[in-house]
Amino acid sequence: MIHIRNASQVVTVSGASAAPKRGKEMEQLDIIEGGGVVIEEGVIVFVGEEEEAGKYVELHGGNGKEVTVIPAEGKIVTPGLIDPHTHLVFAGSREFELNLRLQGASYMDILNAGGGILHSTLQTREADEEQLLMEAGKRLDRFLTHGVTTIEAKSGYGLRLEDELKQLRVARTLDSTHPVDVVSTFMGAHAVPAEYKHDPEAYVRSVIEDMIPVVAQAGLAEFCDVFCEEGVFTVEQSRRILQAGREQGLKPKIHADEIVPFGGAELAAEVGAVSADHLLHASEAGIRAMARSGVIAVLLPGTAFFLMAKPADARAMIAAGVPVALSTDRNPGSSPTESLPFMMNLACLTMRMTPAEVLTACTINAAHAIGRGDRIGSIEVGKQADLVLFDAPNYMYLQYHYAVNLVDTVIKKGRPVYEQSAHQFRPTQS
Ligand SMILES: N=CN[C@@H](CCC(=O)O)C(=O)O
Ligand SMILES: [Zn+2]
Repeated sequence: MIHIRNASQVVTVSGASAAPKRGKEMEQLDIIEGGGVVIEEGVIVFVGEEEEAGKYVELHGGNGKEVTVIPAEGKIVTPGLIDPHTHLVFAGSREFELNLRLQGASYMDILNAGGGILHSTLQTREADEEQLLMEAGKRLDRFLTHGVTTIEAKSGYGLRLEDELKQLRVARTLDSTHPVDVVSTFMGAHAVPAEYKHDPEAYVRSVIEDMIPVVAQAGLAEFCDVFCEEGVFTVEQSRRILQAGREQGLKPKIHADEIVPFGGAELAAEVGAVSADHLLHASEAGIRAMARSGVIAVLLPGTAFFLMAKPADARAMIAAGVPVALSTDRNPGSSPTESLPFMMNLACLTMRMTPAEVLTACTINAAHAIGRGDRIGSIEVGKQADLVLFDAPNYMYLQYHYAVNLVDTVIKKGRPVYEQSAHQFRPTQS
């Protein structure tokens, strides 16, 4: 039994396990001041005021049960953060592109010249599983130290069956060996590989006929994603790919309206996507359609920041009743960071989301964006005990003391898996 004792705030984000929070609901965090949480066998068994938590432990902690106390005075406890959109598994990095962009090249100029995603594809094809495991494992460690306990991870740097499968196997291995849970998405439609440059339609057929059935039958992915964008995959091609995925049991997600307005939000609503992601250029009609169909907007303020673009209109989406989630979009080109807390700062300061909306977006709404709202994303009895203690007196402080790591302790399935104090500098011995 673990007793997290006397936190200045337990931010439960409760009451939305069946459906994501929208509109004003996103402001409701259901905070317990001076709260305690009790965990048994990886599951939350009590959450409430500290006095009651103490009584619970006294009553149920007997019979030789060991009780580990985690003092949380002066700290807040939140649900483990969830990142619902990453490109975790790839080889190498693309820091040289930053100079090209500073000289005026756009993200799409670089991709059209055979760089960008295509560069990472060459590096990923050359890497074996061991190298990918090592590189992605390091990224996952960093996510964990930033309070992230579950992520989604997309393939999409193989762009041919054997290498897409290789990426997905690496994600599966990490899921079973690393404390952070990894939920997989097949994204063979991330770019048209160089060998299909003159016949993109043939590549779309290959994704639909050669890749999706194999990935689905191997049980290597839960979702299917597509980069629906001018110069990448058309709305019509994206629709066919997502429908083929759905027929094989892969739930649709879309990279939508990132670079130009392209009808991605509308397509997300039409196909009943679980989420539409990016949405920097989503139309008003597209936003309304997403609200009607219950599509979650996964917003990526770090990508806008790193590409020096205007971020998505989060306020319009929240006002329209679209449930909003947030993510790092961790990838080698447009968002090379594992700091979800910094994305939270950016969401607040560049998209004017309130600190409460931001926490909802990174917990329960992010859980729904990967089909896990019933198990994680809030601190409620019966839910998996994925929790973070932050060195902060209240939840608003997370958006105030910005761009530093305030994570104190991360608990995954009831087990402390990261403690900041273990990594503190010691005074030099004389
Ligand atoms: N825009 C498409 N895909 C990724 C970027 C991938 C890359 O540049 O390697 C994204 O979501 O931002
Ligand atoms: Zn992405």
